[in-house]
Amino acid sequence: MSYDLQPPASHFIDGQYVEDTEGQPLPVIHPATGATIATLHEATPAIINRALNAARRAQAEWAAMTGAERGRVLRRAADIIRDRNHALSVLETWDTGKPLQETLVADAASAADALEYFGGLAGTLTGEHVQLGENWGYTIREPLGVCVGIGAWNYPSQIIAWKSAPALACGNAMVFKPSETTPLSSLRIAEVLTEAGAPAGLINVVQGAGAVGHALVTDPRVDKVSLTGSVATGRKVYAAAAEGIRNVTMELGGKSPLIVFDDADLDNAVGGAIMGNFYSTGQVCSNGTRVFVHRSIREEFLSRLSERLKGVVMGDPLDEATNFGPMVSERQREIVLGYIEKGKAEGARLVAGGKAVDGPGFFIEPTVFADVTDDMTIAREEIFGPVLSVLDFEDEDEVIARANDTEMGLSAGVFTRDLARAHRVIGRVKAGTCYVNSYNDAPVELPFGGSKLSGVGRENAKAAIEHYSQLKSVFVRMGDVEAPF
Ligand SMILES: NC(=O)c1ccc[n+]([C@@H]2O[C@H](COP(=O)([O-])OP(=O)(O)OC[C@H]3O[C@@H](n4cnc5c(N)ncnc54)[C@H](O)[C@@H]3O)[C@@H](O)[C@H]2O)c1
Ligand SMILES: C[N+](C)(C)CC=O
Repeated sequence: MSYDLQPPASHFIDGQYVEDTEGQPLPVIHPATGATIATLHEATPAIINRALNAARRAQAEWAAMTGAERGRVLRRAADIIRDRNHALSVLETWDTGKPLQETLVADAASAADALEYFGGLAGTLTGEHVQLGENWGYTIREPLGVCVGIGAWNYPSQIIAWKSAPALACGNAMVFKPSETTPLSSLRIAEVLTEAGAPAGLINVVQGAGAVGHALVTDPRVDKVSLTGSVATGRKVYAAAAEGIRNVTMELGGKSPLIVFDDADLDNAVGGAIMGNFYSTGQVCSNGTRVFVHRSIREEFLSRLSERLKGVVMGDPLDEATNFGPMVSERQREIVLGYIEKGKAEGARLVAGGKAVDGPGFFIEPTVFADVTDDMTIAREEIFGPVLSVLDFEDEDEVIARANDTEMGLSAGVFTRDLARAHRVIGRVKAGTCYVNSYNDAPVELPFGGSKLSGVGRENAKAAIEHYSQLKSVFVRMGDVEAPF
C-alpha cells in the first residue's frame, strides 16, 4: 500500500477526517525540492471545539474499559503500523526530508514499539493496598482525562505515539497537534488507532501553528499538556498550562556533551559522534553537539572523523542509498547557516563542510568545527542542524565541570574503555538521558527526558505512567470514628 500525500482532510476528529476551509492554508513542503506536496488548513475555533468535545466523550467510554481491553487496541495498532511501515516511512520522508534509510527503522517502527509496550502495560496498571493497623487504605490509579500533545517536526510519528501510547494505556483521550511543518503522518497514526478499535474521539489530530497549540493548552476541558519543542516554546506552554494548574510533560531542547577519553575505542567514538550529530541531518534534540575530545587524541579523532564523512551520501531522501537529507525547511537552513557563520566569525577552525549546497531543496553540508571554546555561540546555543563542535580537554574533573556548564540537561555521553570512569562520569553529569560507549539510542523500555531547562517529566518506560495518571487515596476505618466531641 501507499498513502496519498494529500490526506482526505486536514484534521482527524471523532474517528473521521474533517475539513474546515475557513482555516488558514497550510502548505506542506518537501524539504528535498521545496515543492508543495499537499495543502491543509489550520484548525479554526470550531475544529478545536469539536476535537475537545469528542475527546471528553470518548475518554469516559475508554476509561470504563479494562486495562487489558485497552491494551489489546494499542497492540493491534502496533501490528498495523508494522504492516504499513514502508508506506508510513515513505510519507514521513516526503514530509520531513529524512532519508528513507532512516525512516524505515526509526519513525513508524518507534511508534509501533511505544504502542506495543504501553499496550502490554495497560492491563498491569493498578493502585495498591496499604495496611494501617486494623484500618487500611488503598489507592486507585485513575486517568487524568483529556491530554493535549504538541509535537516538533523532527520525529512526527514517534512523537504522537510516545505521547498517545502511555496516555491511552492509562485511560485518557488525546488531542494531538503536530508541528505545522510536518502535519501528515500523525493523521495516519490516528487513523490506524481508530482502525484498531479505539473509540471514535479517543485520538484526534488538529493542525496549526502556535496559536492553535495555545488555544488547546488554555482550554478548561484539558487536563494534561505534553509538549515536544524548543525551550522558548516550553516556557510559553508551561506558563499557559500553569494558569489552569495542568499537569505537564516538557520534552525540550539540549546542548549535550559527548566526552571522548584518551583510552576510548576511537573508531567507535567517531561512530558515536556521527550518530550524535549527523543522524536526521543533526535535527535531534539529544544530540551530543559539544564533543569534548582529550587533547592527546584530538587530531587523530578529527582525521578519522573526516575520513568517515567521505561516506556521506547526500541527495534524494527517497533513494534508500541516501544517508544524509536536507534540513526540514528553508527557515531551519537559514538558522543553521547563521550559526555556522558565527562559528567562523568567533574563531572556530572549520574542518569540514560549512556551507549550503547549491540546487533545489534545503541541503547543508555536514559541518565540523575544531578549537571550539566554551564561550562560543556554537558551544552555548542549540543549533538543531548538522554542526559538530570539537572542544579539547585535559582531565576528568575539568571536563565534567565544563560539560555541566549549560542551562540545558537533556543528554550526555561518554566514550572510554575504563568502565569505572564511565559510570563515575555519568554519575556526575547533569543530564536526564545518558549513554556509555554509544549515542542516541532510545529504546521504549528506558525513560527519556531532560533535566534543567531541557524538560519536565519523562517519556517512555514505566516512568511515563506516572505522568499520565493520578492516584486517588482511600482510607477505610474498620471501627467507629473517634471524634473529640
Ligand atoms: N526533548 C525531546 O524529546 C525533543 C524531541 C524533539 C525535538 N525537541 C526540540 O524541539 C525543537 C525543534 O522543534 P520545533 O522547531 O518544532 O520547536 P518549536 O518549539 O518551534 O515548536 C514545537 C511545537 O510547539 C508549537 N507551539 C509553538 N508556540 C506555541 C505556543 N505558544 N503554544 C502552544 N504550542 C506552540 C509549534 O506549533 C510546534 O507544534 C528543538 O529545540 C528540539 O531540541 C525536543
Ligand atoms: C527522541 N529522539 C532522540 C529519538 C528524538 C529527539 O529529537
